[in-house]
Amino acid sequence: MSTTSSAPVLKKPIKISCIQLASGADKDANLQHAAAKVAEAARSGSKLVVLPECFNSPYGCDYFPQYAETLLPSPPTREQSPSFHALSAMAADNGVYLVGGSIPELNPETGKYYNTSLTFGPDGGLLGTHRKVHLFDIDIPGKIKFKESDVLSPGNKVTLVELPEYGTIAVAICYDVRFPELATIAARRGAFALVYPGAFNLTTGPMHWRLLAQARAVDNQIYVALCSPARDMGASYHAWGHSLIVDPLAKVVVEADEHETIVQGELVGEAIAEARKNIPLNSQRRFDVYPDISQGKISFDEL
Ligand SMILES: O=C(O)CCC(=O)C(=O)O
Repeated sequence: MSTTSSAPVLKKPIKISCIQLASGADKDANLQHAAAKVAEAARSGSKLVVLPECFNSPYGCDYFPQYAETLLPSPPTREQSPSFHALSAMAADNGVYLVGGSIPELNPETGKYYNTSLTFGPDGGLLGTHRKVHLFDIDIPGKIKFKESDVLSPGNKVTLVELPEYGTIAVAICYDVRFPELATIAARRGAFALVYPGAFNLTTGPMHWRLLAQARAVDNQIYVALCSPARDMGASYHAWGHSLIVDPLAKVVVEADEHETIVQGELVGEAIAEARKNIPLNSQRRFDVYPDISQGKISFDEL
C-alpha cells in the first residue's frame, strides 16, 4: 500500500483564466492582443492566466521555422525572442502567473525546433520551460494527418512549476494530455493542477478533448485546464476551441464554445482534499503489484 501526505497541495484558492485567443499571421498584432486579454483576465481577479498553444502564430509544420524564436542562452535578447519579453511584461504588468501558451523555438546550436511553453511569475521572472514531450504524429485516413516530428524535436522532461504562495502546477502541451503517465507523475509529485495549452482539431476535438481532461482529472484527483485558440475557419488548421476547466471529481466547471472568450474558475484546495478523502486512491495504490512511476528521474535535458 502507498502512503499519503496530509499537506494541502493548494495552499489558498486561486482564480484561473484560460484565454481562448483569436490570433492570426501577424505576430506583433497577436502579442498585443494577448497582452490586452491577459490584462482583462487579471482585472477580473485571476492570478493564474493561460494562453493557448502557438498563441502568436498559425499552427502547423509549415509555420514553425518561420515563427521560431531563440530562447537560449536564457534570458534571450528582445531580437532573439520578442515573445519571451512580451510574456514577461504581461505577467509583471498584471501581477499574475502566466502560462504563456507555446511558441515555436529554435535552438541555434543544434538547429532543432521545439514547441515550447514559458511560464512567468508576477515579477516577470521565468519560472519554467516545457518543450512538448509527445509530438503530434497521427493519421486518421480521410480525416486528419499531422506529423509534427517532420519539423520538431521532443522535449525530455515533466515540467513542474512552483507558484510560491499557492503550490505547484504541471505544464504540458496538447498531445501530451494523451499520456497519463506524465500527468500522474506530476500529480504524485504534488501538483494541484495540470495545465495544457492545446489546439485539438475538428476530428479529435469532439472525440477526445473533454474526455481527456476529465480522464486526467479523475485519475489524479486534481484540477485540469485546457486552453485552445479560438477557431478560425480561414486558417489552414481549424482549432476545436472549447477551452475548459475540470475539477478534481472530473466535473466540467466551465467550457467555451469555439469563439474567442476567457473561461475562468476558482481552484480550491479543499476540493482536492475532499475528493482524495472520499475516494482514497492515494492510500490504496498497490506498488507491490505495479511500480510507482513517479519515483526516479523525470528530467533528461533541463532548459
Ligand atoms: O491529440 C490530438 O488529437 C490533437 C493534438 C494536437 O493538436 C497537438 O498536439 O497540437
